[in-house]
Amino acid sequence: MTAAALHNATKRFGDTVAVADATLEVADGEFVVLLGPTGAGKTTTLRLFAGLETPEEGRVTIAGEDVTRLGPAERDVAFVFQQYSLYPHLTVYENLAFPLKAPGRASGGRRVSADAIRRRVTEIAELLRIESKLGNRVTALSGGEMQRVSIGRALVREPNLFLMDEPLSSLDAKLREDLRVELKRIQRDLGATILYVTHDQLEAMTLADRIGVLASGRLVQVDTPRAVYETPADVYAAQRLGSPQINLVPPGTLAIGGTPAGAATVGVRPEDVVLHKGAANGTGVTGQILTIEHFGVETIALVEIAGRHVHALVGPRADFAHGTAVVASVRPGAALYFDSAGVRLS
Ligand SMILES: Nc1ncnc2c1ncn2[C@@H]1O[C@H](COP(=O)(O)OP(=O)(O)OP(=O)(O)O)[C@@H](O)[C@H]1O
Repeated sequence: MTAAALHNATKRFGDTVAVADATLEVADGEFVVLLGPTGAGKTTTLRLFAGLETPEEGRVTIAGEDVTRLGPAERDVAFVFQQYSLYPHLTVYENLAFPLKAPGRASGGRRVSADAIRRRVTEIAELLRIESKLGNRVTALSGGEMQRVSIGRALVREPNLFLMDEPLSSLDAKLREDLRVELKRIQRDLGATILYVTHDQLEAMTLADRIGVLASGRLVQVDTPRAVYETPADVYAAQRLGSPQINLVPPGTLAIGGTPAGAATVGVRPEDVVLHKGAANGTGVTGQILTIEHFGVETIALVEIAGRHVHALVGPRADFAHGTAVVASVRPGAALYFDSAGVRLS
């Protein structure tokens, strides 16, 4: 069932179209990630679901009900933002219990019993591994712990939809990774429905059931991470996932047969570029290694081919160095073709 949806929603700020004719359905229990660079319209899309913005055109539905004109408090949603929005004078326990004590729409306006509150807060604190901190003032916590409490404050309720705006971006790399893994586990355990905003492709790829790729207010593709990676709708979507980025070269550069009519750009992922030492053997093109970067699990070569730079994933024991002459070829069937407008042809 659809938990929440935008139907042809448009939101403008003066001349800026922040969200353009967006249609997006989030299914019950689904984790949908909105991915795009700064200014793409991610936060505005989230705020349309939250009721913090109202679309000029189109509708917003939650659990099948039209909520377009309802304010945030009248929608059954919970938010987590990048900045910790905690009550500094309260303990971790009190911060977590707070949403349950405020009789809002999520509790059906009913009061939750003290026993039920205690059970729920303890359960969520255990999920987030902060049960030993329940008695602490939130000001006595580390940044990572504070962000866990912020997430916990949303999770104690059981709304139709959780909205999360870059909740991990203020944390350092290690904590960010730990919390990312935990958030996915918790979402699975609770069967929660989450719409999550990030500009971090790693978060999008690891957390999302589906990714919505946003470009200048337009949703250019909504699909599984794998589908966006393997069959991107256009050049823009192709560039959002993958590190190093997909190689984009004019037809002919990598000498691939069977280029379809109308192809203006050929896209090849670094892992689909195969390098061999030595002279051309008929199927490949010659190039020269510019740099080799060893990242432990993988090694990336930057190759110059016909005056262009191409990234290739090479085996950890590949015997390449700056200046090595190589022959580059593309794995059969791996090339993606785009027309002059950047739209994928096949
Ligand atoms: N309150 C506002 N008033 C005017 N313009 C706004 C307002 N909010 C957003 N915008 C504009 O709408 C566009 C989309 O902004 P939005 O914040 O949704 O992008 P974003 O993808 O979330 O970016 P970021 O990653 O930087 O948060 C931008 O051009 C932004 O400047």
